[in-house]
Amino acid sequence: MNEFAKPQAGCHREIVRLDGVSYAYDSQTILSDVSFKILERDFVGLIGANGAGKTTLLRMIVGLTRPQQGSITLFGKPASQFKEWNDIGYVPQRSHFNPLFPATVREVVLSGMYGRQKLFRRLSKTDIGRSEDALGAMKIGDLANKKIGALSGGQQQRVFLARALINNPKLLILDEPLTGIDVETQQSFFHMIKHMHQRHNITFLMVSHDMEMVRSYLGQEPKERSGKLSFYVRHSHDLDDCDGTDLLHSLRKEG
Ligand SMILES: Nc1ncnc2c1ncn2[C@@H]1O[C@H](COP(=O)(O)OP(=O)(O)OP(=O)(O)O)[C@@H](O)[C@H]1O
Repeated sequence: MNEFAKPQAGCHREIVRLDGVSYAYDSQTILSDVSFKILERDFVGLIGANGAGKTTLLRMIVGLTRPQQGSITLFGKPASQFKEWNDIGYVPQRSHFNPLFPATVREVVLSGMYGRQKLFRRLSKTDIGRSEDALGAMKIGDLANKKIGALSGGQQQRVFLARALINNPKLLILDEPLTGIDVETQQSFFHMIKHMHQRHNITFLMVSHDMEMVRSYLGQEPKERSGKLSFYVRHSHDLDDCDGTDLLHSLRKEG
């Protein structure tokens, strides 16, 4: 049994481990020998200049790109053997989304469930119930039948977060979630994810350009630097109980 799978191993188990990860596009080296650990309940802010390789690093952690050198371990397993992808929620940069995509909010949220095994399955009542919970938790139930492209940036961001939350992930990865939305919406969004970090057993990895918000929560100095990347970290000790909660149900209950 690996360390992560041991019961009662505490709340500080390694969720992600990067060992000497390198990546180049053609001959341009983007990431060179990056090593870093994310522990359960950490909130990691990943900061770096444009083109520093932040998105490439996130894509490697969610299994969309393979490191050319080095290794990635997820929940104690080599990434190549890792299968529990529903434990990782990923919200890519919104700028990569085509606003003409012809789907409703509910359809976008439900598509978070079409993991590899569910792609061709009919949706069960439970699936529909979970999508309603995700919509309710993000307070976008009233937008369920609207076309995603018709929403504001902040509303779209809530839809993508609901999509990522539908499987009750243990790790949430957000790529610049605050970009392109107005300051007030940014603050309420950041408040919401801080709440999820402090009150629920959920671990975050977030790329952000907003240093003020990152520093206000994660401290003035990065825990580690690697090349052009800086990793700011805050660990949550707020919960005594190590067990995860069903995030959607509890968020909804809290209103
Ligand atoms: N598929 C690709 N083919 C070639 N070069 C790429 C590809 N994807 C990214 N790059 C280049 O690699 C570099 C790192 O890209 P990446 O998107 O990982 O950086 P980033 O830190 O997320 O940047 P940004 O803050 O601009 O989003 C950039 O110079 C980018 O142009």
